[in-house]
Amino acid sequence: MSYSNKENIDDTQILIDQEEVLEFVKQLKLMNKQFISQIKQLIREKEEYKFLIQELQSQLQRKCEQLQQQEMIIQECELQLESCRSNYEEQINRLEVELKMNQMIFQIELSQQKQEIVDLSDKLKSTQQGYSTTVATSFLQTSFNQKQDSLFKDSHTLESVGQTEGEYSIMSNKNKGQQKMLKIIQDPISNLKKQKDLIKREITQWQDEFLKKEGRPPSINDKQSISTKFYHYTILKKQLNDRSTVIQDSTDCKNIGIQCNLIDASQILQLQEQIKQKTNDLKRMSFQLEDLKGKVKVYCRVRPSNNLDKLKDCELQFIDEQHISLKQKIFNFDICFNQQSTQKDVYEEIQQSLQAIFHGYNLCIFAYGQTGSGKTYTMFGTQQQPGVIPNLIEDIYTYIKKNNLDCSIIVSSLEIYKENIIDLLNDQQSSQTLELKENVNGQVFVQNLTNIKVQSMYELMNLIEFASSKRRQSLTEMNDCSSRSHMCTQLVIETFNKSIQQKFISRVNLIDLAGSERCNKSRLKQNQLEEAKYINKSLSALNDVMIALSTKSNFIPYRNSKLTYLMRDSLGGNSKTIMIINISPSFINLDESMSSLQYGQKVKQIINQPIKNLEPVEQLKKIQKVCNQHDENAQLRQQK
Ligand SMILES: Nc1ncnc2c1ncn2[C@@H]1O[C@H](COP(=O)(O)OP(=O)(O)OP(=O)(O)O)[C@@H](O)[C@H]1O
Repeated sequence: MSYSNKENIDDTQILIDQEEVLEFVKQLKLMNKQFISQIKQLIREKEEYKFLIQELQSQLQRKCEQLQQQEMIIQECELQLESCRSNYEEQINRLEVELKMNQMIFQIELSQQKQEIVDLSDKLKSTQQGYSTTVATSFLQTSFNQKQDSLFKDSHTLESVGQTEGEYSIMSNKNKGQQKMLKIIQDPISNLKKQKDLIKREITQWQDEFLKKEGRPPSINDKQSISTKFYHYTILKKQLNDRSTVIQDSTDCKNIGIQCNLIDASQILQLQEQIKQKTNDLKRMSFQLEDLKGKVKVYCRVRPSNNLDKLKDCELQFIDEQHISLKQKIFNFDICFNQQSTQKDVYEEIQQSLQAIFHGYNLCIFAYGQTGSGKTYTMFGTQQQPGVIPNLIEDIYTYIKKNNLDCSIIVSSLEIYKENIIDLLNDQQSSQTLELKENVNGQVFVQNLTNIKVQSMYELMNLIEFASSKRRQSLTEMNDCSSRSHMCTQLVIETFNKSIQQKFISRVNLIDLAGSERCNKSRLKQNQLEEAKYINKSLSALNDVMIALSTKSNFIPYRNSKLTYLMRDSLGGNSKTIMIINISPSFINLDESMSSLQYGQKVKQIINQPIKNLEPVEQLKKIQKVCNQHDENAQLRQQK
């Protein structure tokens, strides 16, 4: 009984085993099928990527060609400008030389003539009155004689007219006419007589004076010499007039030259305007090119001085938009913002990356700099002067509305405080530390981090405000409100493009790093000292990663700190990355400013490989799951 029983049991066991084996084989087949379909999917993706890479390469090629063309145009413009400039200078030089020559000749002649005139006028002075009297007398005499002659002629004509008429009436007419004529003539004659008498008196007076002075009456020679001198004087006066005509001519010439130069100058201005425009085009294109190449963009911002700076400013000099110098060392960045630059100026340079977010590219913006250099101000700003984050959020929503996009946004926020990751959106477990993990796609994520799907811009802004209010901040010697942790806010934006039936997913990381600080300078308290130790350690790990990336080392020490591990995708990874180096202008911070600038220079050499995230990755599915859970929890809490 027991034996048969045993047999039955064994049979049953065998049957169960067979079933299990069959089930197992079935599962294996299923897995195999799944595996094959996954491989097919991967092959398809690979093809798509190949196509994308080709497209990007051809875009790059086109951009390079455009760039070359622009460069050629600029060179041409510069050549034209140069030739215009040299023409203009030549003309100016020639005109100046001519003018100088004319002026010199005129000066010499003028001084000679002046001397002669002085000599003459000396001599003239004594005899001028007598001479003018003589001349006037002879003139009056001549005109008197002329008038008399014409009187006789007229009366003769009248007489002859009377004779040809032969009648009394005509005679009376003749008499009347004669009388009238006589009246007309007699008036000026009497005037002339009066003048002649006056002149005669003057001549007598002059002769008396001459007699008194010279002791003899004036001879004919004296009169002649005066008239010769007067003649010379008239010639000199004429020459003087001629000279002023020459001067007038050369002034006209100069004016014409100046007009020509003005035309040239306007041409130069036009060309300069063109060059400016072309340079801007070139700048924009090189930006796009750098973007395509995946270069990390590095902006440098110097904050204005404040009363904590104590000492005078260090000698930071803005050479141009892209170059800044300190202690005679020149640093090159994508853009340099000076003390007068506004939040808007900074954001305008970041706005260019907005579109990429909706095409599946990851974006990382992070602020770096010593304590009190303006990182938090740049990233968050104030109510009146909003920084990068609020501006970007506003723009994201405007873009969605304008383009009528189907988007969903999920937000999470954390701080790394003393090498612990703390969820800033979970008020219940604020002190619980979280772990970093890698998903199947090799992406780093924070396990159990609160992810909230937001419904509006205001909700998102409020959540970020809430998160930053939870971040650890305290008063130090260097900053009234110093951040004691690194804060990372992540937006996962899922965009569904209806026209091409394609889904894009982007992760936007907005990081405000804690500032490096010298413990003795900041006069830190015990706890702050410990905080500073952790901050400096993680920043030094970040520095090591930068060095390894910029020297293209085979090993990049991402895992040396939580910060570098979290930022792995943004540094040398598949993200578009913008780094803002914040600098304090104070002389007291000169060494830190120098090391920040050197740091930024290293980051500028890093090249990422930004790629489009086309399909929802596993991480997103997980995030969505957690989101749903969060929503359910929230609903439950509300119901309670
Ligand atoms: N561009 C700017 N214009 C006006 N004020 C600024 C600017 N940058 C910074 N400030 C001011 O300087 C002070 C320090 O700035 P902030 O707190 O942003 O520095 P931080 O680099 O974040 O410092 P920490 O690393 O200690 O947190 C603040 O009072 C801030 O308002």
